[in-house]
Amino acid sequence: MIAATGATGCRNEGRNEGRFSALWYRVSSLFGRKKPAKIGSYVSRMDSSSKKIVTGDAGYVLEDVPHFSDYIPDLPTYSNPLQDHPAYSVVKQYFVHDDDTVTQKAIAHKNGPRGLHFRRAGPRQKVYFEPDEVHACIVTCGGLCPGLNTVIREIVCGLYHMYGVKKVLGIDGGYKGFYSRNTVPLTPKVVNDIHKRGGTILGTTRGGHDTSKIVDSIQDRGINQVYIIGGDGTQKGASFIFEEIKRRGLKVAVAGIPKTIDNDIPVIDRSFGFDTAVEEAQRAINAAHVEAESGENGIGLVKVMGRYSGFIAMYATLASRDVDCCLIPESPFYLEGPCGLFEYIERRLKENGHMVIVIAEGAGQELLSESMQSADKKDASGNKLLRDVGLWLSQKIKEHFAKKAKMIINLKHIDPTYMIRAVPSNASDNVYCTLLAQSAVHGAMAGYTGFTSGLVNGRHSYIPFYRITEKQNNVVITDRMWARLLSSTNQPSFMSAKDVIEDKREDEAPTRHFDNQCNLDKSNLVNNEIC
Ligand SMILES: Nc1ncnc2c1ncn2[C@@H]1O[C@H](COP(=O)(O)OP(=O)(O)OP(=O)(O)O)[C@@H](O)[C@H]1O
Ligand SMILES: O=P(O)(O)OC[C@H]1O[C@](O)(CO)[C@@H](O)[C@@H]1O
Ligand SMILES: [Mg+2]
Repeated sequence: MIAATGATGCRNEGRNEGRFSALWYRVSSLFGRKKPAKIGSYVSRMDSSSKKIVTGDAGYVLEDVPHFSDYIPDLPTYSNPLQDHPAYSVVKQYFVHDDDTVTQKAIAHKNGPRGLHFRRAGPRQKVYFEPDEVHACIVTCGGLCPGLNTVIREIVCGLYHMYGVKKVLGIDGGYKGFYSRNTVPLTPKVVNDIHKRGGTILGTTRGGHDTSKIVDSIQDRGINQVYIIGGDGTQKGASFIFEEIKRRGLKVAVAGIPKTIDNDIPVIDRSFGFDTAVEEAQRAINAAHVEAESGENGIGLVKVMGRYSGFIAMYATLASRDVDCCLIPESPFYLEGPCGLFEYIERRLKENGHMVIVIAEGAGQELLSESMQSADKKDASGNKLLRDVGLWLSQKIKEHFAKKAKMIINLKHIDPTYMIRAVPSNASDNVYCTLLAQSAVHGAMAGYTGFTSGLVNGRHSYIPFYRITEKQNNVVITDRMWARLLSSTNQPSFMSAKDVIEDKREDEAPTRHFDNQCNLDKSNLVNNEIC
């Protein structure tokens, strides 16, 4: 038998409500039992990779998240203290029903399968922790993003005010802080004003993920709830931490909150801070437009973040209306020749006297590789370091107009990259961060673990780590949103008919594959799906 071990132990003094025992196949791969259980019209199974898949009628699939009861038997449960909370006691149906799930695909066909679902986030009637038993910690990893401090604040305040939890630690400086730095006690008083500041009060680092050292530290400190805020890399790291915790049989909840300014995390509608980033990018675009309009053949060139995904560039362009050309990593472009960028710039300057170009930092990297000899450098987390496309493109445009086109131009290059992510979150992101943090707290208190809290079709959900980490969210250039952008800027698509067909084929392949499992792929691209 597997017993909960380590500092948190497995306490048995409360009532065991036998929660979910009827519904869930509560066996982890540790027990080695994989027999599907038929429950009403649902069939629940855990496959070889410990995925919890529940199937139902008419092509219904639930990709569930792990729960303590999967690997620790007979844990006691307790009434949710929110039941007696003055703010919530009057709210009808405040608790989330066990059967509530959120559909991943908002668009349905009459005879199509019901498709993939995730567990709905929110408070449960029963919790798996008593308030004074909880010892939570929060860590932030990866690059900065507006809203990090709001998420930290709301985890602390949510634990304190909703669940009466008093012990919350901040881990200093990302994953490596678990084993090489000090911790910071966090109380509502300490975090009271932090949402008004950019950055993260906990500090953040790249690299340094050492699963066993991190889990040792969690165990040694007696931590039993771990809140991990970070991007795709961080969520991969979180999933290793969860697996190790499960392997050791610890009653420690691991909850991820997805953070990425690039909006490159799949499944979720958008990442927090993205709205703020787009808003902030507008300020740079406005400045570029003012400069361009005022000079002779003025060109404003703005470089924004977006390593592999051009969402900030695309949305900032669509929002601004002043942009004549948007270049993103997903859409290769070329400079010379018919329908190339130089030809378009010349035409636009002749027509309009000025133009604005927005470029995502990851765009055109293959062109830079051709013209610059440089070793492939990586950051501490293993992410490829990009060459400065803004600077490179500025030089190329200047050279072209001086030597070949023989036109006077006035190019102003604005690089607001770090300004965009260092600001505090705007009002809409602040609300979003609050709900993400509260969802994570409710999930951990209810005994869920190994999940990321995220917005799916406007509903807060618990998503298994593997779904978040298996691929990246990218702009699909054969989808409607990019077509809208092209029609608003009138820029060349830089694609031949052949490219479009090939791109569509590539795009369709994974969709066909996933179709059997409920059309997962395209519906990930919520940002491209708005009709
Ligand atoms: N494959 C992985 N396995 C384990 N840990 C990882 C992995 N990839 C990244 N990490 C760890 O996650 C942390 C953050 O990763 P990274 O620097 O890639 O940022 P991120 O979370 O992707 O955020 P962003 O890209 O938005 O800045 C680092 O400490 C890194 O060591
Ligand atoms: O310079 P840093 O801190 O490594 O961060 C840069 C990267 O972080 C991101 O903001 C998020 O991954 C990318 O857009 C960017 O390339
Ligand atoms: Mg990343």
